[in-house]
Amino acid sequence: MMAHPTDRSAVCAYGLLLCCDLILWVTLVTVLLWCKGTFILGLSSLWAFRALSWNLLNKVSSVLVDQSLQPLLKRWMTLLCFLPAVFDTLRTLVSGGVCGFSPVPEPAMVVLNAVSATLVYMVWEMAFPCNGSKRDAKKEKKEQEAKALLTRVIQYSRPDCFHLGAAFLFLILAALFESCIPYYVGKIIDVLSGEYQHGNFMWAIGLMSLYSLGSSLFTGLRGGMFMCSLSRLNRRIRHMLFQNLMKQEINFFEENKPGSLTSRLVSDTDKMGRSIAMNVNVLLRSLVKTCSMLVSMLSLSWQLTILTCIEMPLLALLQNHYNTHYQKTSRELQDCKAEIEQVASSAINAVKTVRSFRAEAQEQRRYEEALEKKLKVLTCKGINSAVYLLLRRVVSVSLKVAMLLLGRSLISSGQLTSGSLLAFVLFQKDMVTNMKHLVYVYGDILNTVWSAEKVFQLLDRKPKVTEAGVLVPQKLEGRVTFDNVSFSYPSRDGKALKSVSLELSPGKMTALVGPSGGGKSSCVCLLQRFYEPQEGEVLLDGVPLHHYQHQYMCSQIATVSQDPVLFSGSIKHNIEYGLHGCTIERVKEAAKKANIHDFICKLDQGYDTDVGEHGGHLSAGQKQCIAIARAFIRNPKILVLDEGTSKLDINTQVAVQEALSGSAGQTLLVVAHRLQTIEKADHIIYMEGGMVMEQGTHEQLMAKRGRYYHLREKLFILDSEQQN
Ligand SMILES: Nc1ncnc2c1ncn2[C@@H]1O[C@H](COP(=O)(O)OP(=O)(O)OP(=O)(O)O)[C@@H](O)[C@H]1O
Repeated sequence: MMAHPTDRSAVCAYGLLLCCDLILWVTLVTVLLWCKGTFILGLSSLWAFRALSWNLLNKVSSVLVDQSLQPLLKRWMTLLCFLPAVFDTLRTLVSGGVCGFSPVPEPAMVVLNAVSATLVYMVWEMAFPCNGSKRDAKKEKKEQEAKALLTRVIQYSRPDCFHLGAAFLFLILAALFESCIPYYVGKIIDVLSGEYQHGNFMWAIGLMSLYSLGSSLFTGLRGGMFMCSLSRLNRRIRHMLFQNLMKQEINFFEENKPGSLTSRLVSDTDKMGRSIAMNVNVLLRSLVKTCSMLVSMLSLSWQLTILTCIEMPLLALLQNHYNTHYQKTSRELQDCKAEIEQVASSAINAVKTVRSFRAEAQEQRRYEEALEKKLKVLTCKGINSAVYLLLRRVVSVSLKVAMLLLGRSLISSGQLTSGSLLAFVLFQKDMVTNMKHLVYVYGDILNTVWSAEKVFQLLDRKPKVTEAGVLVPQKLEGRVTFDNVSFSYPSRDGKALKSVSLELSPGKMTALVGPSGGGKSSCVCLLQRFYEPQEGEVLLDGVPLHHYQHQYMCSQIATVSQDPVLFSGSIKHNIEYGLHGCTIERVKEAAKKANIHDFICKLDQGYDTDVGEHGGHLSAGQKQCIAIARAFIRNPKILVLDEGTSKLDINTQVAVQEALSGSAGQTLLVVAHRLQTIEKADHIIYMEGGMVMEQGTHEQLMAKRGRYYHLREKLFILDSEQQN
């Protein structure tokens, strides 16, 4: 395990190497003094000296210091050795003249170099920790995962490379133009405070306005391009996510609440794209601006530039603490939001049930508790951010005061004009913000990328049902066989069906009867392939169901349930749901068979009448009629009525029965509690406890005097009592 930069052994190693470096500087100065000007330290000699120092320090560290500290020390030694050479080279390029280390190193600059190298090293280590340093293995793994997620988000942005390329170009132009503005503001002040020359004044104002206009134009274009690529990315991800959601097995929707799924689909996708795009935008803008400003500031005053650079590590330390807390609360907040959405949507969707059970107060309490939880997290987040802002302000103001004092003494010594000081102050303000963004925005990208994790989890999820086959037979007889089928729901331990074997014959009506929980609806679910049996097989014309193409299966099997789901939209839309290019005549014909046509005609807007959310504008019986029409219009080979006529009045039931008997060759499965409805069935199967107990015709079962007989007796007595 590697050491941490602040470990005691690491601090001792820094001290040792720092002493060695000082000895090297002292030796160099002694040699220079001894040569009395016959040898001076030019830029190339400075680079050579620092390269030699780096080599020597490395040797010392490899001999005297523990191996575990080597990766940490390498970074620091590199900064310590090469910062002076980089600094003097930049100064020579920008302003020429005397530098800090050549021709003779200034002692103050040597000390300043050690301090700034250590501060820069701290920032570097915090922003991009060295792989070798001792870190939480869990944290490291998470970071790797975050990087992988980020790469994936970037890959998804590939189709928008044109928009992104244009956005980056505008971003660079905007940043360059913006960083020129303070320089010309300073020039204007100098012209005004010195001997006034109108030409110079107009020239400076003209250039400043030009750069301001250019910066605004390119900023606008950059924003537009980023928004455009972001919206495209969002649309693509949401489309893919929804597509994959629709493929999932039914159990997935039972395990995941609708509120949290819609939250992934809506807010997480949005957040993912927005936060990453924003951060990349900020990262690049800050990078370009920081570089161009650093050059401008060095050209104005290197002393003030160094002072400015000290602010950064201090702010970085604060930010690092704040970020850790921010990540934690952000995650908590996200969970709270999902919970609030879930509580509200479940109560609103089931408002009738809530009201009928007088559970309004209970639902209000649940909602209030969820809100309270969110409020607590928000308060904690607020306090933390207030403390952070205060400390940040204190650091900034202290350094600003120091900078102004130093600026004043530079002006008195003639090294700076007041206009340049103003320009520097303007640069400095922007510079600190940009450097801070630069260092931390990368970390922030890794943090915000976690919203992408949840989206990708859903995107990658493979449905846990065997993929549908490709079988599309020309002719289907419609014989359904349950061959020794055993099944338990994924969310339950016990078996819902135990070795069930039964057959549904074409052109016949088969009825499933029995007490509640007997397994009747489970059989229907398996027939629709909502679930897969653990043992045995469900066969259609002797072929397992999963061999058939999904679309084909849906066109051959239609189900009407006790509480059919209608979608908000017209009656026509609900009847022809899932069919393409259906004529109104076919819709009317199906509605007539379901005995609902007359009712629809009486409505003001006829077939265009909106049924409301979940068909809320219709009665339960009318909803069932529309669902029956929806099944009839498909002319399915296999029709399943799972208590599908239970809410119809007697006239409608008769009409539907007639329509059903008119469809020759259709396999009809009826699940019913009211035994009168199935007395005419060709075959009756009695199920209890997930097993087939009895089967035969009504007469055969009555003659047997078994469970069917007793159930019928019970229901008969109950019916007579109700009538009396
Ligand atoms: N989605 C589900 N998840 C877990 N268990 C379920 C689910 N649906 C039904 N069950 C369980 O499976 C068993 C069989 O239920 P099923 O709905 O098939 O009975 P049923 O005969 O149709 O009952 P009913 O006549 O009341 O509709 C029951 O014990 C039930 O609790």
